[in-house]
Amino acid sequence: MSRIVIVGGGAAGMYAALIGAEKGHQIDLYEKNEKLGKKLYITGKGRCNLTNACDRETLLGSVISNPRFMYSSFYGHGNQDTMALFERIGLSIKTERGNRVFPASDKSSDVIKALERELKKNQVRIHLNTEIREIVVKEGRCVGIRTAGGENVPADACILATGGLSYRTTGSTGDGYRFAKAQGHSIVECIPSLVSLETEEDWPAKVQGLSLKNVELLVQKKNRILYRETGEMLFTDRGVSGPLILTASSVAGRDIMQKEVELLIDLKPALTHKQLDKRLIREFEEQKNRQFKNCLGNLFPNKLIPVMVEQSGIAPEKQVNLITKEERKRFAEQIKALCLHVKQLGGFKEAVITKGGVSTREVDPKTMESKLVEGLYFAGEILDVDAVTGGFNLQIAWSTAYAAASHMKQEEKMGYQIAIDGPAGAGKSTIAKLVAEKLDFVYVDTGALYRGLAVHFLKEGIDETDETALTKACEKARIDLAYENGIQQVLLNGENITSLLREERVGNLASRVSALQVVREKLLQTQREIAQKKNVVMDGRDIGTCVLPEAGVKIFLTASVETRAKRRYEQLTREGKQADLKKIEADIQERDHRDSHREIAPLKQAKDAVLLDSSDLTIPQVVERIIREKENASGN
Ligand SMILES: Nc1ncnc2c1ncn2[C@@H]1O[C@H](COP(=O)(O)OP(=O)(O)OP(=O)(O)O)[C@@H](O)[C@H]1O
Ligand SMILES: Nc1ccn([C@@H]2O[C@H](COP(=O)(O)O)[C@@H](O)[C@H]2O)c(=O)n1
Repeated sequence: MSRIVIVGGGAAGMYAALIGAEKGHQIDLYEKNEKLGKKLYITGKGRCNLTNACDRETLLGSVISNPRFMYSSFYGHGNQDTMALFERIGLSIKTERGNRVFPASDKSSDVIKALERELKKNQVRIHLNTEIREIVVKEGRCVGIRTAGGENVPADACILATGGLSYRTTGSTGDGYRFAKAQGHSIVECIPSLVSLETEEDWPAKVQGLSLKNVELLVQKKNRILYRETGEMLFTDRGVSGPLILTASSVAGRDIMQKEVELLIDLKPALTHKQLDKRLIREFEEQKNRQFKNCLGNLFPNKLIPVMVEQSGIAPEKQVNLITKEERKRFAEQIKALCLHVKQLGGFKEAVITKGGVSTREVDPKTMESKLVEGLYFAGEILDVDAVTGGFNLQIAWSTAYAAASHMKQEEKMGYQIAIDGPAGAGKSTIAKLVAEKLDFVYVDTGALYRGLAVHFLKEGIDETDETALTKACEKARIDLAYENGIQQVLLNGENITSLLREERVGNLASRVSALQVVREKLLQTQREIAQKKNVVMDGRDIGTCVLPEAGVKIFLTASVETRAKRRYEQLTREGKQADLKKIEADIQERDHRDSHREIAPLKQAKDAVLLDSSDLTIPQVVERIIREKENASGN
């Protein structure tokens, strides 16, 4: 386990924190705002366009600055992985027009809530209202951070996820650039992107609010075409905006900064020049006795007519049959290429994203680690990577955050993890023990940890309905696992309590208290730490879904209730204990219901788990199947 500090509690920071914590690291997340995800909250007009459900090619094709840099991280954790992750953490999502993915509720707050819930569950320590002053580096290695309050926080690694410069009010003030620059990183000049354009001409103000659909926009600089696309645009008080313009600002942003960029709007892209001329002849013929300004209703929206008349140079009151061929031809030209000159990009205040940032040349694209400072990582908008609208910029944040947080794993040697979950009496411990023996792995019975805590509560005489007493008791309990001759032992505050674990009252209490957050939080880290460095076969209820979501093999082992009850009955009679088949069956049903209906980490099959129904399989057959799964997963 490493201690990782993450600076910035936006999309990339929260995602990196979650991934890092799930990998078993201790995470401290620092945010200078009073809450997490302020920018995420307002994205997509408050709906949060999470990602885009497109194919890989399109995903890469959507990146405007440094697409090659994104290759590895998109492959390592792409849009499908992000969608799966959000669903795994309980966020329902939906896909809309253009493959845009949103939370099903249309509320960005639900995305933030889901992430926050998961951070809490994974024991990420969140420090709000805490500004970071600098990154502390010793001998070329990041060793921590220093807060504005002067506190030194030591760390094995630091992920900078401080965002860009857009929407400053949400906290994006460019602190991260300063930190990176202080460590020798080059910062590519930051400019607003996905932003409206201000024009030299002031006539757009007259048609402010008018939206044009199905027009073709051509952006050019000294006859060099920078962007050409058909779609929708909008006039504003200072120029133009809307989907086409936002994309143009992204594609041609740097050229716009250097001026001399012009926009040519084709108002009738479906018609060739010849067809348009014919159409004008027809319109003018049908309305030959009207004034020019009154004969354009079939061609343009009403609001645009005065502008088109003014721009044409034809007198508004001129009778249509007096318009010359030359004038008509020029007017057709104007319709096919209504011209505007770009003065400048709109400001950071309204820009969706920042173009520019930490130069990708100095960052490892596989891991997001700085090539200049060991242990310093970057994620999200701070990097000089940006994309068009449609959920792609958030995907950059998720993918780079994943790359940064999951790389930490490689710093330490991780063990191989086999997760076996399933309902009571499915044979998990029997099977897991044998699989571990065959593979020479360590067997970890996580149910024993819950039972161990139950023993503690019983010893202390804790009322299980008294939350304060339970919390205090949890703080007092230290549960450790030890192994004697390869057999798992449970130590409660140093005392070996293994012999007490199988008592009925212990099992029943464990089953009830395991639904409580305080209990699950207490044991989560213990379980992850055990699985950190050793090869393990771990059994329980939430191993594949929550404790070890990255396990190499996940099995959901089950059997019919009757079979499980019968097996348990036979086991107890074999051991010379009193047993009542009906009572065992009822008990199993009750536990199944409790385990699978609790709110936190309920018993359920992980999406990527293999379902094994052992009702008609012998123990060796089940073991064999799992060994085969392991071999297939490891490619041997
Ligand atoms: N495939 C099988 N065929 C026959 N018996 C089996 C099979 N799998 C397990 N058993 C027997 O079922 C009984 C219950 O198994 P075990 O205690 O391993 O289940 P478990 O899932 O770990 O239960 P719990 O979660 O309640 O601790 C044991 O007696 C075991 O030998
Ligand atoms: N990962 C786990 C493991 C167990 N539990 C709960 O603990 C009870 C005892 O577990 P056994 O496997 O030893 O029977 C069990 O009834 C579960 O409710 C859990 O929640 N998560």
